[in-house]
Amino acid sequence: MNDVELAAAAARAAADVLLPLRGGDLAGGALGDAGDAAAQRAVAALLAEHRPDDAVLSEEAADDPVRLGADRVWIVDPLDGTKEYRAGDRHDWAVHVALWERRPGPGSGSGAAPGAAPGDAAGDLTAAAVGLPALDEVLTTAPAPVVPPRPAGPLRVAVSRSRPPEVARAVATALGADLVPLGSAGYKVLAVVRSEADAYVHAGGMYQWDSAAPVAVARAAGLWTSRLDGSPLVYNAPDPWLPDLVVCRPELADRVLAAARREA
Ligand SMILES: Nc1ncnc2c1ncn2[C@@H]1O[C@H](COP(=O)(O)O)[C@@H](OP(=O)(O)O)[C@H]1O
Ligand SMILES: [Mg+2]
Repeated sequence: MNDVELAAAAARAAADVLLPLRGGDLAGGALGDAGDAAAQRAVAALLAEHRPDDAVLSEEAADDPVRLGADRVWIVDPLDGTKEYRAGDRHDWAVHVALWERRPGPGSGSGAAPGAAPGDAAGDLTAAAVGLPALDEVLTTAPAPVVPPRPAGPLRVAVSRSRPPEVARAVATALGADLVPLGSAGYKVLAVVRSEADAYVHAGGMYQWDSAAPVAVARAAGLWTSRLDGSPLVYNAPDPWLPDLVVCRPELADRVLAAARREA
């Protein structure tokens, strides 16, 4: 099994525990907690079995600083959109499994490039899968999804349904776009990949695991991905906090970033 196949297998293993749990007796917070824990166990077990030497950064596990010196780090959100998962009848929740790999530095077999701080763009995402269990789909970096053409009508900006940031409204206004409120960062990124939205704009808070796998899939599909100020998204940085994000059709990037800059 190569790395992308393993990521996809882990996303499917999480779906296999999350779907029956959701059809069972638990509800509300207890269902969310049980889903987070069961999906974490499913993903962690496959990674430990097939890649025992790799480091892992997961929303549902303690952050082990060993990852900062590791060459290969899996960045995992076993259940993104826990609120929507708990709701029982929504499909906007996801399983994120991404691999970050250190770039080989000149003259060293495995270390960071000279002068590069750990996590300082010393590597990048190289393989990923995002599962959408409620839709029975797993999207990966290889084969990469093909973004369908945009439907006729106004542009659509995906935004957090529970914490819509002001900047997303400003971008939508500047583009004459409709806002599409959805749960789960992964689902919203894939909404752009699947052409249910043309852009996703987030600010105000998020962690590396909320965006890593979906961003890798979006990049593989040819979409624009960056911070809100246009700078690159850096993964396996020491601080897991990575609070803002833009994913959009590449032809919209200049307009989205200009509108975001005016709002900043
Ligand atoms: N302001 C914020 N601070 C911290 N995390 C945030 C956040 N806004 C969104 N997130 C996280 O990003 C994911 C998507 O959020 P949203 O559905 O609002 O777009 C959720 O992940 P989890 O469901 O894995 O906790 C949520 O916790
Ligand atoms: Mg999340």
